[in-house]
Amino acid sequence: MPANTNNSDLPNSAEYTREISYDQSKLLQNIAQDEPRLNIDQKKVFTTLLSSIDNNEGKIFFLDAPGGTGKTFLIHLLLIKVRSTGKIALAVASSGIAATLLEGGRTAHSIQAFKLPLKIATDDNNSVCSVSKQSNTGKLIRHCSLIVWDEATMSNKTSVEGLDRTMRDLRSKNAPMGGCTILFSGDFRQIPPVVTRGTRADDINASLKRSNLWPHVNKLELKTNMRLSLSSRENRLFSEMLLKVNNGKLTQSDGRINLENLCVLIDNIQDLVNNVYPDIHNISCKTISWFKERAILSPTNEQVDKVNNLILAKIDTPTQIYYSVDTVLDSEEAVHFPTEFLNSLNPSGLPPHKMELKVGCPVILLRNLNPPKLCNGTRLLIYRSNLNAYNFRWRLKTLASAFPRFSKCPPGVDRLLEAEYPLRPQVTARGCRIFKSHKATEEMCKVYRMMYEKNVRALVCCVDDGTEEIAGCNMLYIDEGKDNIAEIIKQVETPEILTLFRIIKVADKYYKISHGTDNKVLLNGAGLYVNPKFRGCGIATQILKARECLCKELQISETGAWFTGLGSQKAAQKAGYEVMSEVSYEELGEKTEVVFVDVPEYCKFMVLRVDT
Ligand SMILES: Nc1ncnc2c1ncn2[C@@H]1O[C@H](COP(=O)(O)OP(=O)(O)OP(=O)(O)O)[C@@H](O)[C@H]1O
Repeated sequence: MPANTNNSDLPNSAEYTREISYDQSKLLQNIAQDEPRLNIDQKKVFTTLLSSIDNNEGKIFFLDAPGGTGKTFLIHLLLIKVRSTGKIALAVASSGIAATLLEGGRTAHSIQAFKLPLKIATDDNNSVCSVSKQSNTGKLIRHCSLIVWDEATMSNKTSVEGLDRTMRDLRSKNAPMGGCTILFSGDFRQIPPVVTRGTRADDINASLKRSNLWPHVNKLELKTNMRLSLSSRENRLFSEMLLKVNNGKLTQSDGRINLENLCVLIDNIQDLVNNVYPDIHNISCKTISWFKERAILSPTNEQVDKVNNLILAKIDTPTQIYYSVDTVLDSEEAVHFPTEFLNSLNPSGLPPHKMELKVGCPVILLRNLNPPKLCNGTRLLIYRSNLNAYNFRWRLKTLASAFPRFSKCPPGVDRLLEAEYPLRPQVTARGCRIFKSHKATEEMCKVYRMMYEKNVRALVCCVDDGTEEIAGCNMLYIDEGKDNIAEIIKQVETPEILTLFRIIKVADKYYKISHGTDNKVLLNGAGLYVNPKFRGCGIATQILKARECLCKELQISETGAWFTGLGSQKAAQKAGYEVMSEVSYEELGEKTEVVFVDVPEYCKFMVLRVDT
């Protein structure tokens, strides 16, 4: 039967709304900016794919792109180009980390995407996605014009074949992938699909290249390394050498290659640790970027444990030990599997039975049981091993005319305000997708810097133990009802930041309706930040309460702000703030064309009245 295309066939879901709600003017702006920048290879891939979509050719492509050749850049442009024409382009990836790099990306097996079975055998010829024809996801897939699957080379071929069977069924068309244009991308030189307890031959057999779909795949490639084209000669040589290793083109003797020209060779693990993590015992002085720049990789869990124990022993902070609680689900089997035996097992994908952690050490999130907030594989830092055990004293400081002229400011305030504070993931910034764009992220910092140069004050909460570590900070300005942002908006270039100002303007109207336009002076908030290390300790509430003292000092009878997140709204309520006006995110989203996700029902302007 032909695919049904009447209106009742359109999905009625948040996913569909998300896919058709991209800001068209923003998309067109990005296309105008990035399309002329495509290099020759990228341009060829771009036009080939668009031609398949426009002419309904339903071809399947594989993009062979070694790291740095601009694959993400190209896919991003392709997705927005298709979306700018009102068509649906779905983006999925085999791993969560890769999915976060794609605009609107999901993991292929997630419930918001194809619901592919997680456990799938290589010889399974019947697996399909758990998506029915009448479901919203089914309708969404039926209506999409392009599917991009990044890191497909890491997925078992049966997942791809399962999607093929599902697509043929959903689109009622017996053609590869139901006649939809698909772009697989990845790098066969990198990790192949992992077959549990499989041999090398099993891994190869699970590869996309061994799929019955592979003969239908059109191969495209990118060759120029864009990341290194402007880099130093040394980096370029290193990258070329790596590619030779990947392609098996480095001279071998007895199946071995000489690594001397490729890296620094070290005799023992101790030296390796000292080279990669020098001065690790001073862990409290290390920044997140220091940790981001280094990692020790190892092929087996056993070696990982050895290296971890060695590094942990070097860190001075106290060890916190966590034990697993292992039980057999079937109580009748309990006698065969004593707890001691279960504790001795070390299955991959699960932490060890005895897990030792120290404050400051980096960890990897193996599996998030509460997605989608953090994806599996995210690297994290342990800030606090036990909330109740972590005692600290703190005090509040107010800083007038905050940035960049701090005189006696606690150490780190300038860095916090310049680098971290503007980039905290607030609801509105997330809605505008600011952190998805490098240019917008940079501009966000620039905008904050311009704001700080005005009459802005910071209320900073510092730990009172001699370290002066910042536990929280609230930026404030004296609002006399004037248009404080008009000058800044004129200089804004990125569509994301313009969207942010659009939200501010719309919200401002709601505020004026309830507050009047009589230019009443208000100590207004421009953002509240609590150091992740001290979250859950009531710092936000204390800072908000302390605004009363600042108001008295400045002879201002009201202080308030838009509280966008549920946490800050609760903190404000605890600090005695009352809701003065509110707007639902649904309404705000409609008026600003922004899709807010993970938000409370209302964005609230809350006020504390002060007896001056
Ligand atoms: N045509 C282009 N013009 C300017 N810059 C580009 C172009 N293509 C890619 N770049 C830049 O080159 C860098 C690498 O590109 P990108 O991240 O897309 O590569 P990649 O193939 O996805 O790499 P990896 O696989 O390592 O993630 C990025 O900073 C990107 O902005």
